[in-house]
Amino acid sequence: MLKHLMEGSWCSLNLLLEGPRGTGKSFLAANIGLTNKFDFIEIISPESFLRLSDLEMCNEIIMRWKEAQSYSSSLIIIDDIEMIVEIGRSSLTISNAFTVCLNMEPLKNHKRMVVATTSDLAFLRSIKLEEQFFLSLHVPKLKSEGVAKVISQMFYIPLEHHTQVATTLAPVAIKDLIYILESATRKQDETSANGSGGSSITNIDTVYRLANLMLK
Ligand SMILES: Nc1ncnc2c1ncn2[C@@H]1O[C@H](COP(=O)(O)OP(=O)(O)OP(=O)(O)O)[C@@H](O)[C@H]1O
Repeated sequence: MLKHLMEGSWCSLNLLLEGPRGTGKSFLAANIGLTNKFDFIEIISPESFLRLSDLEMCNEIIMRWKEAQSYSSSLIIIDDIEMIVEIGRSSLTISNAFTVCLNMEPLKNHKRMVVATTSDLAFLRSIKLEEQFFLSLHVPKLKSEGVAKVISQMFYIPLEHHTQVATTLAPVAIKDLIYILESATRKQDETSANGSGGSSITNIDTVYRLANLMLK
């Protein structure tokens, strides 16, 4: 669907990626930047606003927006938009700044795409920010088929365990899954006599123990 959207003709496109924490929303946003040709990519994330007043935050958002507008095609990624709004003393003030920017007419012959990520759609809805986006795409936790795919592409687990590990761990955020499997790999390397550092997990109980700790 995203591919279809990207191939369409548009001059301004506001896209919201929403879903639980760690499901790969920022990864997907970055991937849109990497796999499409933009003259300029601006990343707006909560870290850069921590010490600013509300007025400074609004000015910063508008300044970055205008800079992006000066290129003929630009991608603006707003990572964890709900956190940026929450950093402000007045959430409404920051939310209004985003609303103004999201509705700013792109300059003539300018193509602007905005991709924002959030793990709190209900909050964005309550402050009427969700409705400023043309489209909102849900990024879910991985189901067992997705877990099995990550295992087979990124880790080595003996084939006979794939289905059981996948069904036991699902549904799971990709970030948690990778963390569990990397930790299991490290543990295995530590305990094996000649820890080779490869991605081979043969002690499946370790995976379940780590999953119990992480996902409860
Ligand atoms: N398709 C993917 N392939 C490999 N690794 C991925 C993929 N998607 C996400 N990851 C990894 O999972 C981790 C979490 O991804 P990301 O930060 O994009 O999630 P998020 O949904 O934006 O999280 P949050 O809601 O906490 O901001 C990252 O370390 C990223 O490298």
